[in-house]
Amino acid sequence: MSNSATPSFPLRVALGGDHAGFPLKSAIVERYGSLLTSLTDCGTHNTESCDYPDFAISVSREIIEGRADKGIVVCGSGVGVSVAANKIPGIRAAICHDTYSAHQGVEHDDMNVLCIGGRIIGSELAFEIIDAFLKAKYEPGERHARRLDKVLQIEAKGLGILNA
Ligand SMILES: O=C(CO)[C@H](O)[C@H](O)[C@H](O)COP(=O)(O)O
Repeated sequence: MSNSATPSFPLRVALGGDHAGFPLKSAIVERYGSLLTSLTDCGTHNTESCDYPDFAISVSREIIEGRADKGIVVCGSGVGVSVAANKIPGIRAAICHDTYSAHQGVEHDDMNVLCIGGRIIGSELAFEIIDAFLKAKYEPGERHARRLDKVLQIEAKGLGILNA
């Protein structure tokens, strides 16, 4: 889905979630479809039981392959999709059920995937959190760069980091 008018959030966003996230994901599509440069709905498309890692992968792929700037994934609690997405190199995902974490996670930690529990919060709070996530920009700074570099080293070395 894309928007020909000036978007409120000039971003390409990939969105996905499992059956437990489907109702909230549908509300997100409804609200943000016309507010973004583009919104790619990676599924699922109904409430039939399915597996959250599949959607963590689809959304992450959009970011890693350069088709999306940020991602949003929704499952029951947000835990499953955040665990799965964080296994993918280049993805920095976190569950945010408050607006402070949603913007600070981007500003300090360069979070690129927002995870939400569709069984935990309602759509109005989710929209405020998503707005905060979409508006936020990484704030380059020595301390953030130093910490992010350490995160990248964990990613690069895997278990080898324990012997570093
Ligand atoms: O919420 C989750 C746990 O963090 C999962 O991602 C799934 O959404 C949840 O486990 C689905 O539960 P169900 O009983 O299979 O509907």
